[in-house]
Amino acid sequence: MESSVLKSQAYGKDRVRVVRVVRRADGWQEIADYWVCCLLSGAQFEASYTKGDNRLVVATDSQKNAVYYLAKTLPADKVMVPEAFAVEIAAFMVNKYAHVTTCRVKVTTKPWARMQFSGRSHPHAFCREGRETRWAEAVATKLAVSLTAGFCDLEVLKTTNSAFVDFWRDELTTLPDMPDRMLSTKVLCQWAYVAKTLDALRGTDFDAVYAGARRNTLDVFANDPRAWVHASVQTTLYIMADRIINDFAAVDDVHYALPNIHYFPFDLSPFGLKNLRADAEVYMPIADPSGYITATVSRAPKGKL
Ligand SMILES: O=c1[nH]c(=O)c2[nH]c(=O)[nH]c2[nH]1
Repeated sequence: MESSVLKSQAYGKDRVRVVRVVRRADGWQEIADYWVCCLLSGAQFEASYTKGDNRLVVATDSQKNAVYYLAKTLPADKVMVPEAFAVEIAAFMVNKYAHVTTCRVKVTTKPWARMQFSGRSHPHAFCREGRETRWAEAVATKLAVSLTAGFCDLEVLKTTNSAFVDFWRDELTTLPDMPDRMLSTKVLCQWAYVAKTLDALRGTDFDAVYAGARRNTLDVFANDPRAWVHASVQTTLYIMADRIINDFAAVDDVHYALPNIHYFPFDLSPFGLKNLRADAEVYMPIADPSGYITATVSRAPKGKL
């Protein structure tokens, strides 16, 4: 104990499951379904780690209760959007407890899609469509609130219009040029908001940014010719991020992690069948390993454009 120092600390409740329903007078109902992680830190918590002194410890059980309390008492629009709920919980904690200097709140959701029948939306029945996971993470201090949001596990695949050619070649190279290949990835996309105060963040349309980031990701993947004329996953990633930064002034930077999940044409030449290159029809998906392409793209500082 004597030779050690506490370098950092944060404690709280993870995976708080909370569902909030909004019931409109006309029978239309909405649902938000969250996993919340709430973590507190501050210099005055050090004694709880190093001296067994719990006097200032806000029990993780109380933190969990605060999440349910806020889910009930906040206006609906501050609960039904994960970014808004994360920001409100984090700000509430640093305001309520003088000795809490930082509160980090992550709200994760797997959205419920409203059921459709004959083109009409059902007022209160939903279906989990196996879509991507969405999250928002707010970090509040006494002076500022920073916010990042994102989604992961968005699985996409296209059967043509991807290439990877003219790469570095040496004695370790066995991969041939691939002028036309199958491309599949499981997208993780995360963006940081410019605004750093509660009031400025409160004016942001978080759902529009999320929908736009998702739409841009799919559109570039499927349709942007630059993503296959000068292709690589790296190029595709940069174009996706650039589109989000251009479309949304509220966003400061965008991070992507794109595994390149390989689907290789199966060599059927031993059976006298052509199935490689232009003849490829039968593929073997490769579970592991995958490529893994990551980058963070920032808005260029003003004056550098
Ligand atoms: O788009 C790609 N980028 C790479 O860096 C790479 N490396 C590789 O083997 N295949 C690919 N594909």
